[in-house]
Amino acid sequence: SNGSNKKRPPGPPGWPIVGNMFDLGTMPHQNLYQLRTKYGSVLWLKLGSTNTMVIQSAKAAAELFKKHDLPFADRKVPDALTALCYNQGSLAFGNYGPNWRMLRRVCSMELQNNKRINESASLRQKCIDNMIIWIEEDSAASRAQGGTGEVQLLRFLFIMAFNVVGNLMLSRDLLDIQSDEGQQFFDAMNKFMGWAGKPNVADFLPFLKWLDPMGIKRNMVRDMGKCMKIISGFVKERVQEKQSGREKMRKDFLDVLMEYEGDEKEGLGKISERNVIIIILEMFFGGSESSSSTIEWAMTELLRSRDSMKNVKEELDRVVRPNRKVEESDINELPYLQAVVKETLRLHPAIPLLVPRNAREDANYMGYLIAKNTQVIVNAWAIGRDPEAWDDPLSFKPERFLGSDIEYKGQHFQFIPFGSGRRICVGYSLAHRVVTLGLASLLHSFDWELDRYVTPETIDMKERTGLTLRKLDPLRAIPKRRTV
Ligand code: HEM
Repeated sequence: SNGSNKKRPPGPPGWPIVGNMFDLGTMPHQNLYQLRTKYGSVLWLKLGSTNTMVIQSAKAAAELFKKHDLPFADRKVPDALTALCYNQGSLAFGNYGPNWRMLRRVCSMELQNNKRINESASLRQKCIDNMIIWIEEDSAASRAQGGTGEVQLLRFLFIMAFNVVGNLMLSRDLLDIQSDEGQQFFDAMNKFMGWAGKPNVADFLPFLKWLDPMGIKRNMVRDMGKCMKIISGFVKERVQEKQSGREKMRKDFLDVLMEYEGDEKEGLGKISERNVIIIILEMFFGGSESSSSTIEWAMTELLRSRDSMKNVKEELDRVVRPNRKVEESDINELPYLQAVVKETLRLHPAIPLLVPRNAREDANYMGYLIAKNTQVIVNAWAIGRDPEAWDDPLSFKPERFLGSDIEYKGQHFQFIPFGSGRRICVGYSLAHRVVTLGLASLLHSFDWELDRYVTPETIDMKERTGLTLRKLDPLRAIPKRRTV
């Protein structure tokens, strides 16, 4: 209908009405990767009535992020996230414009400024120390009941990552205090994330939106509403604290958002209370599952690869020594550990298709005419396995990053687990610290063994999609204390 049919990228033929929806299947990143062989690295799909371009090579990604970042800087918003007008206050799902730029600047100051992040190092350390204690207690409880001492790691990783965000945003350990409120928030957040990650027919066939055929938006309204109500309670408490003149030692993210005075140049005033709540909610949403599932994949890969496990532990023993805990200031001295994290993110990017973008205007991309309102998906999972960019791409080999300058800061297009360009993950510096220190602490505190029925060769590696790409079968392993 927009007259650009002749110059579209190639793609498989679609069915009437549903188009190529079934080509995505249950593992869209994998199925799209398969289509690369036949159609090349820039693919055209019609998902229901949504025109979609899929980018699947480092070269095509470089072209997108270097030359066309701005025309593709809007987001395609899933119907579930229009509940309670969430997208209008959101950084991740807001369209490019003055409000997004303002939010991005405020969030970057908090999450990407080294000095500001360094100030909160002790909070992260506390959350990680607690995680180590809980793992030890859980394992001891299992042994006391005649079990092997095996623990399900993801549970502890998720609570740790959730508490890191809670401390940075609100100066609270939401899940340590015996508070009912903390548990309620955690439960509602989990449901919120579940709805956000569920494929929704209404996103492909917008004429069905009013019907909400899968009930996702209705459920989202309920669970997002609960989360917002609880955060609103925290905001009201903070207003009272400020009125009573009780000043805290360290200003947290909530203080920064509430005290923001506006931006005259952009014609923007203070951030409304509602939008403060949305941003806080978004940080839990963006920061918890992504970081925890990355550590779970890293542990899984290390348990499969005896050599990598040996190398990473030797490095920790040499640099940190067994008589003290790993600290954030050690990270720069641990190149092998950092290479393990990179190799994990190459093979298991937590958000494999990034967050879909939307064309703000017609664009000429690599000779194709891409019309305004086309959805743009970047398959970071496929790019991490691009045989033109990586030797032996399917093998876990942290060594490939030693002595290489490849980083995940959006400049090396063969490796973009955090995306690239204007919309690159605003939390990547924080994630780098949480994932690296979290993993280092697990490895330095314990030797990890598999249950006797599982061997490194038989660990299940199947994936599960949702908000993030997780292990289908959560990793279970037995921790044996090795250092303080
Ligand atoms: C291993 C951990 C993480 C991974 C793999 C990850 C990945 C991503 C990816 C792929 C995007 C989309 C980038 C794009 O569209 O080009 C993104 C966006 C975002 N992430 Fe992360 N992320 C992680 C941790 C975090 C943390 C810790 C936070 C905050 C506490 C966070 C907050 C956000 C936000 C707010 C956005 C939206 C940015 C925007 O649209 O301007 N993420 N992340």
